[in-house]
Amino acid sequence: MPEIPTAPVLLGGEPGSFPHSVLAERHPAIIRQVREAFPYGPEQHRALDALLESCTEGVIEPLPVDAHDRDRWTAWGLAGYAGRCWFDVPWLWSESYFYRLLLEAVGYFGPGPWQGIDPFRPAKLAELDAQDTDEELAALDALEGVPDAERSAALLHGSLWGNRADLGFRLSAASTDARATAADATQDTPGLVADDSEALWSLLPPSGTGTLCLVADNAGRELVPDLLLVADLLDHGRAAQVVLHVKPYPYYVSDATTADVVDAVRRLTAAPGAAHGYGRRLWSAMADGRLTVRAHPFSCAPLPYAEMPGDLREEFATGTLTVFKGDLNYRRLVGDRLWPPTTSFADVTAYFPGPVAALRTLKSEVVTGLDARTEAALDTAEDRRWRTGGTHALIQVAGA
Ligand SMILES: O=P(O)(O)OC[C@@]1(O)O[C@H](CO)[C@@H](O)[C@@H]1O
Repeated sequence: MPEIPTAPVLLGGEPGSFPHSVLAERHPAIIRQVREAFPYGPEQHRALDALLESCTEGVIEPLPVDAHDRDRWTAWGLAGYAGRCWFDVPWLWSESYFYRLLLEAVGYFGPGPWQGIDPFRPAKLAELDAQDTDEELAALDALEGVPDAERSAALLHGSLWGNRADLGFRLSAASTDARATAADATQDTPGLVADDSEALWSLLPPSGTGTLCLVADNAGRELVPDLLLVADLLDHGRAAQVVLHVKPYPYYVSDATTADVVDAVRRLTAAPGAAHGYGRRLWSAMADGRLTVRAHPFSCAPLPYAEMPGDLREEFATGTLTVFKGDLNYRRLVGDRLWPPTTSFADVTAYFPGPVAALRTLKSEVVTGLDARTEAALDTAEDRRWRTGGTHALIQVAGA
């Protein structure tokens, strides 16, 4: 029997560590940002005050008795973690539960007038409306008439590097340099620390029969290039069907929900030039069922994908390829563990029921599948910053 590799699960308790800074600094900053974004009433302000106190100095509180998803969270571990310090439980779990309680505090789950109001929407919309987005869309005109393989590769890279458009990440990165570019990778270290793009293309041949499951990450300037890639794959027969997995409710600040998909497609259809055509084709693909949106509850679970429920496993099993976008999805795909970076990506994703790929910029310490030379070069040039700075990316494939 093959040996199943393992490594320590990331916790948030070590002062000075990246997970600790997310819990101790990023979460309070997110509460501040949300509070300033809406004219909330006194009840919501009180609930936000209580969450701030709990998540910095207190313990994990249970959900209200009438919460619609109390049983689900109990099954996801709440019974064992309630009453414990936020910093002492798995980092993935405490982060995820923080977002659940933040939505509770602002009345997102209702009942009441604030039900369904996404506390992160102003930030998401600002990004979608930004001039940078206009410029990115205008650049599509230059791809018209370019050979298929070249255009598809450009769109794949657009989707990959679009993963830096993460509004939660930028709250932390603001004091350093949130606008770092791929060129920041030093001459000795590659921007792409692993590149299995050939294997990825081999799983999506232009035969027109495959189903691609794309597990989306951020809305706005990540989702737009994801959708452009989807349109390209459908247009050129590399996928006959695409299932876009989004979050059932707002999460990790900018994670995409169905409402964000609608905003992104409308943004494209309203744009001039080639972007407009991509938007129209996506619209048609949604209308005729070639592109569907899925919002499975497990997409917001505080657990690794190895623990996914049977219905989701069956869905992924029918896909020709499942692509996981982004850092958090990567953490959940490989398990949120401090793997030695040379751990095999194929081994840690062996549980997955079909071919699987990760497209991700590196924004946490979780990484697998590097060769020893690349790891050594990165450590020498950047110490540990390459793991969390968002300036490096990877394309990894298993099960090809
Ligand atoms: O999934 P994404 O949007 O690429 O990144 C999410 C992220 O910003 O959030 C986590 C910390 O909160 C980190 O793992 C990661 O940097």
